[in-house]
Amino acid sequence: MRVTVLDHPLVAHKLTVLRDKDTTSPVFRLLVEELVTLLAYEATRQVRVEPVEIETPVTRTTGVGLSKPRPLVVPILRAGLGMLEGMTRLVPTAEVGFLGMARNEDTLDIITYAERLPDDLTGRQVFVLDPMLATGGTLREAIKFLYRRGAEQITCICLLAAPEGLAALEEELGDSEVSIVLAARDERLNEKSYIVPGLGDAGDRLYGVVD
Ligand SMILES: O=P(O)(O)OC[C@H]1O[C@H](OP(=O)(O)OP(=O)(O)O)[C@H](O)[C@@H]1O
Ligand SMILES: O=c1cc[nH]c(=O)[nH]1
Ligand SMILES: [Mg+2]
Repeated sequence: MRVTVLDHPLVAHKLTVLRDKDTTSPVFRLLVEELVTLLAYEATRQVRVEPVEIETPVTRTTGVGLSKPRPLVVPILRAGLGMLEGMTRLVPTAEVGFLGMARNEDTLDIITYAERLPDDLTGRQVFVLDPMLATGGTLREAIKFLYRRGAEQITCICLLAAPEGLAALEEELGDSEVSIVLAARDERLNEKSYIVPGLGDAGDRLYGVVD
């Protein structure tokens, strides 16, 4: 498992505004999109391309195009949905599949309540979007699910991760092909398994509180 934390002043600045409890939902949504576009630039470094012959106004030359099958982007509902626009802005021809998962806030068990993905992901490059990697339970379930379908290379784009969640994933997926790209590695989890300093409940800040 490879973890990359994007070290860039613009990322740090946007993240600071995102963390602020007084930042409103519309601004929060905009900042998430902008941050994801910056993270996606790093996360797609290994995206598969193939040679393409083109003619410029001056001469013939060989460039590159995205290989087929196209990369598959999988936002984890709800909060990951707020990252989709920022990702597809950078990779507009990517396919998109959906996983709906929620963490039971008392037991921390993960339930998968929705799934809309190709049955066969053999050989596919998959980009998973979820802003928060707390205990790591949600990403662990998502990654196992995608591997069972045949995914070959999985890259997770998250805004924040707790060291505890990264360690748990490392223990379970250590020698796999999974990459994780982050805007920040935070300090710790609190007694409710929220990330500290964090930004609160990402889904609620994007879309409002649900019971
Ligand atoms: O690493 P974990 O301990 O599993 O926690 C992280 C998960 O918690 C949040 O989702 P949540 O369950 O709140 O669902 P939501 O997006 O619908 O708010 C977040 O978006 C992650 O999916
Ligand atoms: O800090 C956290 C932990 C889990 N889910 C969130 O949205 N935020
Ligand atoms: Mg939530």
